[in-house]
Amino acid sequence: MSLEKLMEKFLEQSMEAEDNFYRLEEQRLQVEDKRREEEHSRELQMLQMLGQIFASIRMPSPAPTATPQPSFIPQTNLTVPLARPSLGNRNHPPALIDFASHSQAAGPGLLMEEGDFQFIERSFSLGTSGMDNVIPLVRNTIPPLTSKKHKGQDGRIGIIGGCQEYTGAPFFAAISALKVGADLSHVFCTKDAAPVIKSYSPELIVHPVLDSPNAVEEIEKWLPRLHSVVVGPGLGREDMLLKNAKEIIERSKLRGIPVIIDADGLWLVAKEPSVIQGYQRGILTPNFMEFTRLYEAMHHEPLDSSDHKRSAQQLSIALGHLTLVLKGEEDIITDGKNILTCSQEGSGRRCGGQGDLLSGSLGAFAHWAFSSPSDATKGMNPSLVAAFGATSLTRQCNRQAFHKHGRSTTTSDMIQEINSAFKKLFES
Ligand SMILES: NC(=O)C1=CN([C@@H]2O[C@H](COP(=O)(O)OP(=O)(O)OC[C@H]3O[C@@H](n4cnc5c(N)ncnc54)[C@H](O)[C@@H]3O)[C@@H](O)[C@H]2O)[C@@H](O)CC1
Ligand SMILES: Nc1ncnc2c1ncn2[C@@H]1O[C@H](COP(=O)(O)OP(=O)(O)OP(=O)(O)O)[C@@H](O)[C@H]1O
Repeated sequence: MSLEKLMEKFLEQSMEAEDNFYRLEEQRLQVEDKRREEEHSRELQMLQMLGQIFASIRMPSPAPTATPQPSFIPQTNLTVPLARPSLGNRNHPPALIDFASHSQAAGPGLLMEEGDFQFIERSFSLGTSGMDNVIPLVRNTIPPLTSKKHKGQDGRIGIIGGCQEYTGAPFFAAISALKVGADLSHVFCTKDAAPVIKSYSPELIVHPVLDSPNAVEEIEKWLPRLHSVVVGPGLGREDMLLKNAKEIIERSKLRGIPVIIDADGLWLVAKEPSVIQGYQRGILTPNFMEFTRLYEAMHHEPLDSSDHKRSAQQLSIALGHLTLVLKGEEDIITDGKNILTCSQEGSGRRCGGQGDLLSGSLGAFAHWAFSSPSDATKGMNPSLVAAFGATSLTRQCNRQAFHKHGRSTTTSDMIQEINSAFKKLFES
């Protein structure tokens, strides 16, 4: 046998061995994830029992009418703060409002029909009892840091973006996912963007494949190992890159992977809404400009900007009850049925890249929310809970960074604040 043939055979065998390794690894991870889910569910049940005992000690004779119920509001212009007081301990689910009967939990890859137009609006800002009632739902989904886990279990996040012009955006998104607590961040970018992104951080895994002729196949190999994908930061608008991004979204949907779409990914959605329409694990994070583009593409009429909540709800419904995060002075989060508003205090500083911190961290929050048992989110759509976690965190980072750096605040300063903002919101 010639040396060439020998080499070919050797390469084939090593590729086969590698594939086998990853197949086995994937099976092992699935078993591990299942075990973790069961453990989480058992813990929750125990806590629930404890909570009931605790509640019965605190409220010995509750009259049926004394239990505050979440209210349905068939209009957009009312704000109902959640009324039930928190017990002040994140591990007491009974202190949370029961959303189960009012919201639709998203299942893996399910398409949702347009529902009725009734929805609940819940408005939250730090310091009010309302925020106290959603933050615990976010907390319930955050995996505890224990020595029992192996690398990768708390999240392997993929970022699809990064091209010649934009290398900062995918870096901000990927590093934010890591800093929030994901174990691995992969960036799939163009060949010329890769060395630049790698040079920013040795912590990121960077694949220079997005503009290669077999980009989709190259990236698809990694999909079984990813828990969520964030499509768009620094993607650019070149047709070939948008086409590859579209195909990656389609293949992620087939696997039920949560897909967060931001920045230039939203340009793609405005051109071809069907790419994500109705996918219940899809979350869009438009700024006002991107929102206007999407709205006008879907409704074929100019946006009436007098009522952002109503417009956001209409757009979500038109997109098949997809979760939308309309960023702005207050962040509006809706799946067309429920509206959450996050007005956590930020600052007046609007430096480029803040949205990337939001979408990257949302990659991790979305994985956690979708892999939590439904009682962790009290039946609330996991996308809403994840989005609330990411928006409150981004705004808190902005606030803390501004406190230190004032008008010189940049996204890198905000990323430095992730740990302490996270602690303050979710671990105190
Ligand atoms: N350091 C980097 O590499 C960064 C790259 N970025 C990337 O840059 C690309 C283009 O993003 P753009 O946001 O510029 O593109 P857009 O086309 O969405 O925005 C166009 C213009 O709209 C303006 N705009 C944004 N919000 C507005 C609002 N609320 N009201 C009125 N005008 C508003 C912006 O200033 C911008 O000039 C994306 O790929 C994005 O990810 C950004 O993420 C910023 C940081
Ligand atoms: N007027 C505002 N007041 C307070 N916070 C805001 C305001 N506008 C946006 N934010 C916050 O800043 C974050 C990023 O929103 P922004 O509108 O800057 O996104 P973006 O334009 O997509 O960002 P990027 O520069 O990364 O593309 C959001 O979490 C949002 O809560």
